[in-house]
Amino acid sequence: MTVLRIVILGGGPAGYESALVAAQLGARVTVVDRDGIGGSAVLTDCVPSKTLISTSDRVTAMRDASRVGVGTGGGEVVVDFAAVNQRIKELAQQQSEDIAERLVREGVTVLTGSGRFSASQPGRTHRIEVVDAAGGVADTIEADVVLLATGGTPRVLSTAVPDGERILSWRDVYDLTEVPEHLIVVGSGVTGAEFASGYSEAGVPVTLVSSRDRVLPGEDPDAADVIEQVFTRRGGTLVKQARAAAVRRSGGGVEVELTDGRVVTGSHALMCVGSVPNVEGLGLEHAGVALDEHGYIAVDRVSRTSVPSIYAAGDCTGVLLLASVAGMQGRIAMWHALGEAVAPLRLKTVAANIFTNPEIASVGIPYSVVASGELPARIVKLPLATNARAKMQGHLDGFVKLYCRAATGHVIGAVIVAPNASELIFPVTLAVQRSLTVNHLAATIGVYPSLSGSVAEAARQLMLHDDLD
Ligand SMILES: Cc1cc2nc3c(=O)[nH]c(=O)nc-3n(C[C@H](O)[C@H](O)[C@H](O)COP(=O)(O)OP(=O)(O)OC[C@H]3O[C@@H](n4cnc5c(N)ncnc54)[C@H](O)[C@@H]3O)c2cc1C
Ligand SMILES: NC(=O)c1ccc[n+]([C@@H]2O[C@H](COP(=O)([O-])OP(=O)(O)OC[C@H]3O[C@@H](n4cnc5c(N)ncnc54)[C@H](O)[C@@H]3O)[C@@H](O)[C@H]2O)c1
Repeated sequence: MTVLRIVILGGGPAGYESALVAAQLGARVTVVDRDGIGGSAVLTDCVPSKTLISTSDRVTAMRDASRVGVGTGGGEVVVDFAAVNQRIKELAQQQSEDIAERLVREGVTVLTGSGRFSASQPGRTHRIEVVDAAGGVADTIEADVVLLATGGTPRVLSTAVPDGERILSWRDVYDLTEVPEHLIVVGSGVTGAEFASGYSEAGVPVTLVSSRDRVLPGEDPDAADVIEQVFTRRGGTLVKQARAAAVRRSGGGVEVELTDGRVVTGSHALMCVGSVPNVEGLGLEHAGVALDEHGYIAVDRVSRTSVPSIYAAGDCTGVLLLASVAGMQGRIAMWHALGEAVAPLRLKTVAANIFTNPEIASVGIPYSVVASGELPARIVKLPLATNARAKMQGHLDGFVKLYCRAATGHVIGAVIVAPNASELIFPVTLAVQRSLTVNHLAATIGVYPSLSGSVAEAARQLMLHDDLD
């Protein structure tokens, strides 16, 4: 059989995960990447922000140590942001290099440059041009299969253009040489909430500008309430029903003008108002690849675009902007292209976590659907403060909310708000993915005392005699 030639544009989680699968299955794989293997996930977005938050978690632990009888002897907790930023950048770069080395070890060819479809397409195959930093075509490659995995870029409001000094995108913050005296975070989606929480926990005065009446508008309202309480208790300021009309430099700082005329002043503004897909300049028109109504590359559940043998995965598809989903979309694309058995992506089985203090993890059917009665369900919510281990650790903010199908007891979702919710959600994710019931969870003998004990306890409370019959 002939060896399939696969070209992947973009070396983020969608691109590198699919390259590894395709190489393992014997394809001849080339990855073309513009900004560094690992993509924005590793170099500028996910990995750096989670590393920053690991630092702020340490600060939180030191500050809250008095809850368990430990003090700092009156000394302040000091954060050396220059050292923190240096560590973040080195860690991200190292992670990028580790992934690039792995690709090369697996026989993948890695080319640096911007990939695009050539204006002259051969017909049965695809012709890709690799454009170098000077704008010249450095390489031309023929491919039997193309995977588009070009990710996204921070959305820029024309009235609030980042300057990298005072008006920042989330990609600029690691270059700051001074600690913001007063950081204004504009946008209270997942990105805004994480940065507001992270910087606030690290001791920076933060004002969070939220366009709605609560932070994290897409998330569980009970979870958002906890985040607001902890943020304000730490000294953060929330400005609600506040849409930024413009952000400009003023004196030594910035001012954020809201659409209702209010003005919020601070030293720096961090814009977290969403992102846009990287589809410009890809020459999609030459290949006939269609976009959806929001400007993302349209794909089905096995990552096929409108053109046979051209696939797309990750943030450029807008399916669910998570590194985990990007990687799985990419693997599914390669399995499909290379004739392996493949199950379409099931979005409701995806676990997601918001790395605020405390973290919010969720999986399954959204809580709003069961709370409204749209889907009959049994629901239980256990405050973290009822868990013995949480009491010992002094972690009292949060809860475990678990729900199952009313008739059968099948676990259909959970929202967990806890310091390590990202870890606690895993058993529930497995239950949702494998169609387990609350009986299965309740009958599992876990560790005592443990936070995961609340997951088993919630399952026990959801059991009915019928489930045992
Ligand atoms: C602040 C922040 C924190 C996040 N934290 C998390 C988290 O904790 N967990 C999580 O699951 N997700 C997180 N995400 C989301 C996650 O980062 C994205 O879902 C993920 O990066 C998507 O991966 P990707 O491969 O589609 O794209 P990317 O990671 O964006 O990679 C795309 C790559 O393609 C390159 N490229 C673009 N155009 C071309 C071209 N024409 N030719 C060649 N290369 C090109 C880019 O330079 C880039 O290297 C976070 C996002 C943000 C903004
Ligand atoms: N931990 C994680 O896994 C993680 C972290 C960050 C991002 N992400 C992914 O990225 C996705 C996008 O998140 P995001 O927060 O970057 O974007 P988003 O689009 O979800 O949120 C942007 C927010 O900014 C607000 N906004 C827009 N214009 C505004 C203005 N002028 N003034 C004030 N507010 C304004 C919007 O109302 C919205 O609430 C998430 O859904 C998630 O999939 C994941």
